[in-house]
Amino acid sequence: MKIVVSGGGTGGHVYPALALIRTIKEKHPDTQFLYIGTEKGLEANIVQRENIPFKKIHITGFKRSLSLENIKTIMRFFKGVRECKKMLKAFQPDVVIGTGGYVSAPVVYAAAKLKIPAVIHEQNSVPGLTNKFLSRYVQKVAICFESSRQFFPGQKVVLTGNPRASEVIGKKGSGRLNQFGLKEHIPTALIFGGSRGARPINEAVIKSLAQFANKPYQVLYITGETHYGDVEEEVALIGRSPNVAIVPFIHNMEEVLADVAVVVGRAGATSLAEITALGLPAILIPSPYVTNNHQEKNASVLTSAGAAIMLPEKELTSQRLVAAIDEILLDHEILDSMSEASKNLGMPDATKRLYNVLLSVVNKRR
Ligand SMILES: CC(=O)N[C@H]1[C@@H](OP(=O)(O)OP(=O)(O)OC[C@H]2O[C@@H](n3ccc(=O)[nH]c3=O)[C@H](O)[C@@H]2O)O[C@H](CO)[C@@H](O)[C@@H]1O
Repeated sequence: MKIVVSGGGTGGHVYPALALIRTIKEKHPDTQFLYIGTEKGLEANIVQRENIPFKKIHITGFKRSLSLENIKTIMRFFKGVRECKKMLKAFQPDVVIGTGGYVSAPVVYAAAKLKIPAVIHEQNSVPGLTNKFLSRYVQKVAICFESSRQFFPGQKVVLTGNPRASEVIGKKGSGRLNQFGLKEHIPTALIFGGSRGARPINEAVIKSLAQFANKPYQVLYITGETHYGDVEEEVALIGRSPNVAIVPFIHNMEEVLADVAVVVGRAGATSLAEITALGLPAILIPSPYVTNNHQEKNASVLTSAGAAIMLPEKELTSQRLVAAIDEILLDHEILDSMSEASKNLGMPDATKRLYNVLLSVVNKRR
């Protein structure tokens, strides 16, 4: 099979695509892939590290307010469609899959115009603009939350879950905490603000450092690549805690996650798929800056099942943050019940389900 994959901007759209590619490559090594992304999105770095053929297009996203920039965006979209048509004609894929982010729009749209079967994967409980638009043109829409079914043409929707769920399981005890100078046998709280980091979370964590120093747990804190320099400057002034490791980004998250006890972070859908696949309890601080407040809706699926505690950003203080971690890590009953609730939401067979969707649209065409 030849598969074109496109998804980008943030890790939440790139990692599911990558997980799908890695698994298919492992099971069917003769499958050929082409990844289409942008130069500015996280995909350019992440995908090219994996030696997956990568082609760039130049496209920007819509501004939600009235803006002249949107006219340029529409022009770039049609230019992008023309570029994608050329790439697709040259590569001759059997199927195209878009995992969201605006870059996938011209790719999937071009596939539809060339009558190449196409599938989109929606990670969130409420879909973004790109996938809503593309759902008209594709054969199947793969979703991760039942609640997003209502936004798409019913007969096209298949509940698959997120391929990252399949990728993170089975790696327990991989000993990856040593790489950060942390100990393997001490419970670890992993704190991060999504794939790009989040300033309000960073501010609260920096103020919590002294409080963490006396805890019977340790902290692995990811600042986000672009925030790392600022955080390090502040930490240099206030002093470090020996049980807190601070890093800009982690490239082997699928291994690291298996060894942590609780996750604190935003409520990006791909992170939630990983957390629930592993049955981890979580403290979620949904980003209030995303379309339709979709992270809060993602988070509420976990909180209403008893798998997570929600900490709204406007209530976030270092005291609340530390108290929430204490509540989970210092009480075994709470830890166990949240872990079980989390595990019940996990969909570890997601990759298999999504691959079957791809096969079904390819076979239908043949
Ligand atoms: C601001 C924004 O638009 N956020 C969206 C974006 O979030 P974002 O890109 O933050 O996505 P998620 O939190 O869902 O996923 C982050 C991914 O990056 C990985 N990771 C993170 C940090 C790190 O150091 N290393 C690493 O590998 C995580 O393990 C995960 O696989 O996509 C999500 C999925 O569509 C959406 O739900 C979010 O609302």
